[in-house]
Order: sequence, then structure tokens, then C-alpha cells
Amino acid sequence: MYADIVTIFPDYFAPLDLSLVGKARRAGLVNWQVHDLRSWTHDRHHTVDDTPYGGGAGMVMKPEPWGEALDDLLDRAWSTPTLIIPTPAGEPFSQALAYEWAAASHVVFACGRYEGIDARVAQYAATRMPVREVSIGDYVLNGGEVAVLAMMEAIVRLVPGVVGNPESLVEESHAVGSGLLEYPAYTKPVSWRGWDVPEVLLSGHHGRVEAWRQERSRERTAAVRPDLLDADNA
Ligand SMILES: OB(O)c1ccc2cc[nH]c2c1
Repeated sequence: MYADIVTIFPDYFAPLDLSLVGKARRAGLVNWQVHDLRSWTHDRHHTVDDTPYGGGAGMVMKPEPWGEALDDLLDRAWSTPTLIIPTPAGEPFSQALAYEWAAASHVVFACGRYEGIDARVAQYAATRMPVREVSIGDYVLNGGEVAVLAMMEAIVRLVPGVVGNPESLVEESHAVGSGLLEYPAYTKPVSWRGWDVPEVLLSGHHGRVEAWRQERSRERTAAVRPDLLDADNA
């Protein structure tokens, strides 16, 4: 998976070179390039925003720099990328989308700021590539960068070879097909500040352990995400 990330704050993405994601890049399993949107401006002040038509507070990102950025990235692309635009007004990002984009050869992330990107950019882009406007949750950030950091981590960890034991991807929360939240995990010591590890986990009886874990998953999901249970039973 290769990603182009377009932003007015390139330094936001330095953390991607840390930990598992950075290790995956150094191993050649994934790659990305961060681009400063202002590279596609031509005025002295590298202007990327202007006042909204129709009035209202804040500023809107101008379409021209985005159009030139997408033209350049498409010209260089080996295959047609998917354009992913983080926005509070988007479809929910999900583990299924993370898997889909982990298998994609090329994605382009467009990080909006201010009140967002001129709506014509997504409309224009959709004539040249698949476009997905995606939300990472029902809250509002100041821009798309944090959303892209979160999505990059969710996506890259699913690329084959990135996590040491692929089995660890199977039983985690929101594992595609399971729809249940992960069961609680324990490690040594067996007793800690008066709290003991559940006996069944010390039994060595794999069938009983599995049944206990399934029950804890359903119990936890019913308590905090009953909507997933409905989907799971659908
Ligand atoms: O909350 B978000 O995911 C998000 C995404 C993009 C922009 C652009 C301006 N505010 C934003 C918020």
C-alpha cells in the first residue's frame, strides 16, 4: 500500500515513522509521501483559503491548489488511487474500510483545515478516481491530519507481514465478521492489589477458556455497543 498525504501541516506526520508503522515502511511493506499543499500555490503568501460564499464564520480551502495537487499526484500514479477525505460529514471509517485500503495499491489522503475544502474538489476528483469522504467519529477536530494518522495506523497494521502474529488480528475488537468487542486480557501477576485473574484462564482447559472469552465479548458488547450485537445478529 502506498499513500500520498496532502496537508498544510506536514510535520503532523512525523509520528508515522515511529513504532510498527515506521518499521513497516523500513521493511518495504508500505510507503507514503507527505506533501505540503502550499507547494501548489503561486502567490507570495501561498494562500490556501478564502471566505465562504453565502457568508458564515471561518474560511474555506480554495479549490485551485487542491486541483493542481491531485493533477500532479494522478500524473505520477502507477494506478488510479482512491481519494480519502476525512470530514465529520463523512461515512463512518470502519475496520472493513481499513482492510479494503490495506489491500489497495495507492490511496491519497486530503487533509482539510478551517471549515473544510471547497465542495467542488471532491466533485472534480470523482470524475477521475474513487472518492470516499470518511469520518472517524461523531466529534469535530480542527483538521483532517489526526484522522489520517488514526486511519494510517488502522490500515498499515492490516497489511500482510506488518504484525508479527496475524492471529492477533483475528480476535480484536471490531474484527470483520465477528462484530463483537474484544474480551478482557490478563497477564502476570495472578493476583494484583487484591484483584485475581479469573480462575478459568488458569485452568489450561482451552474449550472452557474459549467459551468464557466468547461470553465476556458478548457481555461487554451488550453493555457498551448493543448496536454491534444487532448487526452481529443481522
Ligand atoms: O473531525 B474531523 O475528522 C475533521 C476532518 C477534516 C476537517 C477539516 C476541518 N475540520 C475537520 C475535522
